[in-house]
Amino acid sequence: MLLSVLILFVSLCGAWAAYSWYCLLLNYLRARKFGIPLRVIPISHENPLWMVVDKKIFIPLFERLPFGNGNFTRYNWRGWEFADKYRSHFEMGDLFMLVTPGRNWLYVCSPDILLDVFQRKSDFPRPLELFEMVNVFGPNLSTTDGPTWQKHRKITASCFNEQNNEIVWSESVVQARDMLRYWSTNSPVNSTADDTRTLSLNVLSSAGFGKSYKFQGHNEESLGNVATSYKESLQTILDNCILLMVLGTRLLSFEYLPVKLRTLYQATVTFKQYMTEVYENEKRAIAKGKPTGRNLMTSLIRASQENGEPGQQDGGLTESEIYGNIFVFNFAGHDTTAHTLAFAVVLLAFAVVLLAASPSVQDWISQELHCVLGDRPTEDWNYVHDFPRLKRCQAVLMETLRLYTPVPIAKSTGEKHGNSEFAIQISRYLKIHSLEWRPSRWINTEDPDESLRNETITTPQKGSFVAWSEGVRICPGKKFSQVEFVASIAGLFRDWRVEPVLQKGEDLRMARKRVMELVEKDTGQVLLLQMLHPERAPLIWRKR
Ligand code: HEM
Repeated sequence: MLLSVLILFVSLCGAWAAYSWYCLLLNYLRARKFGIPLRVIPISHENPLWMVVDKKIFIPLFERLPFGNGNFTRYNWRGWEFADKYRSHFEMGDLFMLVTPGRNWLYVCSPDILLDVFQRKSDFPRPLELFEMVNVFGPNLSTTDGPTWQKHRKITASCFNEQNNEIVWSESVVQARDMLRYWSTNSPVNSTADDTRTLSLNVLSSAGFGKSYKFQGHNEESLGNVATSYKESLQTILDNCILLMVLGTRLLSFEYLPVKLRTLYQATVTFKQYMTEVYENEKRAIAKGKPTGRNLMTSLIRASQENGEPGQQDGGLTESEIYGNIFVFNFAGHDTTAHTLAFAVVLLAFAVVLLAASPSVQDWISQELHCVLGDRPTEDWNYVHDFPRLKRCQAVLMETLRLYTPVPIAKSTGEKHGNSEFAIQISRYLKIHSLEWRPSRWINTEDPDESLRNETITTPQKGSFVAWSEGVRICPGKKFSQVEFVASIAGLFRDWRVEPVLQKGEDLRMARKRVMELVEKDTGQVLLLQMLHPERAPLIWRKR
């Protein structure tokens, strides 16, 4: 019996391998027609099963073998682009193709070609199958295309308005102030990434649902992993996105699964219940002519009702479409947001650690913060007045995004191209000039000695900086993330500075160098690009 099962298993694996390599051969023959440099990999780097074991088991194993430094170990894992930087384009030019058994990937790093791709939206649609997992709660902005996407975009656009940005600003300032209080009394801090995730989740919960949570540092948080509330359930969902993608909610609802999977399922149920509650309350409030606050959820319900009959092509969004979009805002605006979307939180963690290693940049932004905010208490900071003037803080965001772009952008040639279908990967390192993290490169100033007021932010050449994407599918949360990031950086760095903790035998200069190296070597693609072990860079906060 056991032998038969084994034979069956080996035969299935053999059949799968034979089929994959047949597909690889076909894809290779198609790719050759383009006449551009090719790199061939035997397993699709977007295969979910392979993604679970690629960098964890097989790639390091092969790297140790004497012949193990070829295309397989260089390209056959998700997130290879960050380690490779601009090297492949340097060797092969603006265009090259990665041939896989799944599909061919065209890597593009020319701003002109990219602009063309972004502008010709119907020729290069979004490869929707890559975003299937974001459909958990209903169709949304991220998982639709064509006229349905246009309807979603029109209705959701009205939610990302200045009133919402004001909420983002004030909540971020409060959260950053409390996070700083926690960090400064709990030094050394090795929970930077966890705490910035909490900050981001709390900002989203306030701007998304009108629900404010007090910041709780890593060690202050309640123990236990049962998804009992909206916040915990969302965190559980975001932490387990890949599992959710592989298994789907239907399979997860099966009773006899391990506790971890049942907790995940319970989290999806709790999150949905929470959304239903807010939805029903807001509908009742609108019917009474007394709509509640201006958060993303209530704005979405209102905008949807104003747009006419739900479900029609030119009407409002259905209940499940509203849930789908709210989830995608959380997903995109927090940290997993997968391949698709992004979160300021990862960047905040990067920036905080990078700033710890760069004292001159801290002084540079603190100078601006004192000039713009003076000694005013945080309650008096004002979005309309202060945010646009904090250009150096915005430059920190731009520079962090330039080197650590969290969201990969992919386009497809769509089915209409039949046999020649391929996907386009927007390369992260577009003609990169320097790998040095230097935010001041984003600031124009005629006279450096003159007042900071004359400084402006550099506008990059169109198509050469696409961290939030470009064209019609540009990230709708761009301003949201800028406001959150700048408010948080302001809250942290006006009166405080941060340093890496010294290890035995180190001086501060050596410690800063070590932290920089850690950021560089220990960064990888989980769902987004993120630091893999930020706890290895403990930090100390000191009052200026
Ligand atoms: C620094 C932070 C952020 C970055 C770098 C970023 C980047 C991006 C990128 C590159 C895309 C396009 C993805 C693609 O075409 O595959 C995107 C889409 C999107 N982002 Fe963001 N994002 C950020 C923050 C946010 C926030 C805070 C929200 C919401 C609260 C958000 C909501 C969305 C949504 C809904 C989409 C899908 C738009 C569509 O397809 O029409 N993002 N984002």
